[in-house]
Amino acid sequence: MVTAEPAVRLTSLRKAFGGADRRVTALDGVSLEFEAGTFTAIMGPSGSGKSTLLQCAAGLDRVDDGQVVIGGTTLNGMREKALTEFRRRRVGFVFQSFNLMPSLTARQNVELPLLLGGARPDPAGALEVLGRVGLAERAEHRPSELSGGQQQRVAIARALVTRPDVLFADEPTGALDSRTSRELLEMLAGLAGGQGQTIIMVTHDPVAAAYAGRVVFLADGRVVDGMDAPTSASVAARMARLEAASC
Ligand SMILES: Nc1ncnc2c1ncn2[C@@H]1O[C@H](COP(=O)(O)OP(=O)(O)OP(=O)(O)O)[C@@H](O)[C@H]1O
Repeated sequence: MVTAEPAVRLTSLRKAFGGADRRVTALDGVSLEFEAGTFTAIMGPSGSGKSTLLQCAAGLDRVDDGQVVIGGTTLNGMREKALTEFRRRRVGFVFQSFNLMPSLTARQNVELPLLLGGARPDPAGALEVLGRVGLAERAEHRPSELSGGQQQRVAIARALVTRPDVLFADEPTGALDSRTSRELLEMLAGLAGGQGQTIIMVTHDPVAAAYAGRVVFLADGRVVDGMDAPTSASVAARMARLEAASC
């Protein structure tokens, strides 16, 4: 039987910070696979390694040991220039802060990764992606003319415009109110379920995690549990046990 290559495969990732006297192990042998078109939340107590995992999986930081494979390409050993190019074309990233260029319109912000990649953007392409995040009508507005939720949608459209293998999101709803967060998370779930976009999201919020199809729990740099079809109550209960254990 031929099994499809997962969108992202992480094998035995290890990462430590600091010198010998102040060594902190952030990732202690993390192995995970993310199938194409799935939406996964990464949770765990503060300091459990969530952000480090996301940074290493996205090729923004290098692991000390282990292997990161995205869409069949192994990131380990890639030279800096090739890695930067790979990230630009194959990986999308959204953060809690939207990081939009204030002087550019929504459409121009979305076109930016294409321009940086040396392509001449097709305006219809940026409009199509803005349509996918429900913002086609606001294409010519500047960030200051958009709500926080709309700005984050522009940031997501910008991350998707290169049609990346995977979208990484670090607390994407952290700066939004609860109603706007729900709308954004529904949209992310739709991008995965309806449009086949692979999404990996770090969050502290059990309500946010419940929009994902799977939750992976980290503690002390290790994968300690996984949960399919999560609910906010089941995630909150698991987190409470992990947090009690880490005190
Ligand atoms: N640049 C760094 N230098 C030294 N230690 C670091 C660095 N980045 C992370 N760490 C340490 O690595 C461990 C994992 O950190 P990480 O930020 O990945 O955790 P996290 O689960 O994302 O935490 P939080 O939920 O608080 O954001 C922590 O002990 C942290 O202090």
